[in-house]
Amino acid sequence: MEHVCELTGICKQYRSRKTVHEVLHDVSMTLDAGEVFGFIGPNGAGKTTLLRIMCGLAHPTKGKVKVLGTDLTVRNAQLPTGIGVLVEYPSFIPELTGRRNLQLLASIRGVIGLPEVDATMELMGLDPGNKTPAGRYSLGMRQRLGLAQAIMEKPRLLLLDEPTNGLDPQGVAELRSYIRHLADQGVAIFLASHLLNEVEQVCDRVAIVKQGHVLRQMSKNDPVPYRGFSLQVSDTKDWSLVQQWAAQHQATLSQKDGVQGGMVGTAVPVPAALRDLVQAGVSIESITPDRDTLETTFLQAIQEEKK
Ligand SMILES: Nc1ncnc2c1ncn2[C@@H]1O[C@H](COP(=O)(O)OP(=O)(O)OP(=O)(O)O)[C@@H](O)[C@H]1O
Repeated sequence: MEHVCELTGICKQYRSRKTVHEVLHDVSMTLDAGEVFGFIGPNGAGKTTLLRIMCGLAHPTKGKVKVLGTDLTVRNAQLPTGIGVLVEYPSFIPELTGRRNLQLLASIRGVIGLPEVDATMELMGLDPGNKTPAGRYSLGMRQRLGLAQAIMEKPRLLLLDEPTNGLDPQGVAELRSYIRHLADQGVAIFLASHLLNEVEQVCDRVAIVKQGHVLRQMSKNDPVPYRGFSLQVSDTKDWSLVQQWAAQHQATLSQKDGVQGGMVGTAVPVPAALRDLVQAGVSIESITPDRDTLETTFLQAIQEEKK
């Protein structure tokens, strides 16, 4: 099956008279229908630049960009239809209402009319009857309008740059579930963000990027290494029972200051350890498997890069 998007060996340089600034270095990735791909990295990592390349707003210095069957790097390539884009700070004609702005944009391609515009605005939590000019919208409302613009023509490929910018917690949660809903309907979604939490919760695959280099690519289906668990017990008597268990199972303990608990380094899975400890009479307050989160992997990748 053909990928919705395929990037091969993308390099992007900006040249001034004296210097060459390499913003993206040898970036390769694929994106399939129904997949949410997170491109995550600190400020200035090159996320927006890659997103702009994927929708033909910028051209790579080297490499190949194939989007919805079209090679955007060949001369005079026509951008295929079916791409929705939310840029980082969407701007609109300030004197016109949100609805009128969307209506004008929709008239460019003519594939949808006012009913679809209104329905998309409502979906994004905006009132199509609101007469406020877009220039007076709050940051969050402008972001919702930007999202409505990106999805109103039902794209097959959706490119989102920092989509939760300015959204309140409810808006963030709604957007997250809407992104998953679109992916379930077969839309391929590229999400550029510096918010680890946002990416971790919604993405199927993630690339960590720093200064234009992809440091690591991960999938949520990758096996997660197990190192043990963090444990909190009720009192010192319980903790000495845990120490006995640890000695019998070659487990390592690192106790947290001021708490009856800490990290238990062991290969014994949580259910088996829990059974043993309860049988030994340990009163357990909480037990949590110690697994890598996107945050720990991200920080690790950035640290390794520094060495
Ligand atoms: N038109 C341009 N000319 C010169 N340099 C540019 C241009 N556009 C971007 N850059 C540089 O490319 C680098 C990457 O920028 P980019 O906006 O892609 O990063 P980003 O990861 O999206 O950052 P942020 O999270 O802050 O939005 C930055 O150092 C930026 O200054």
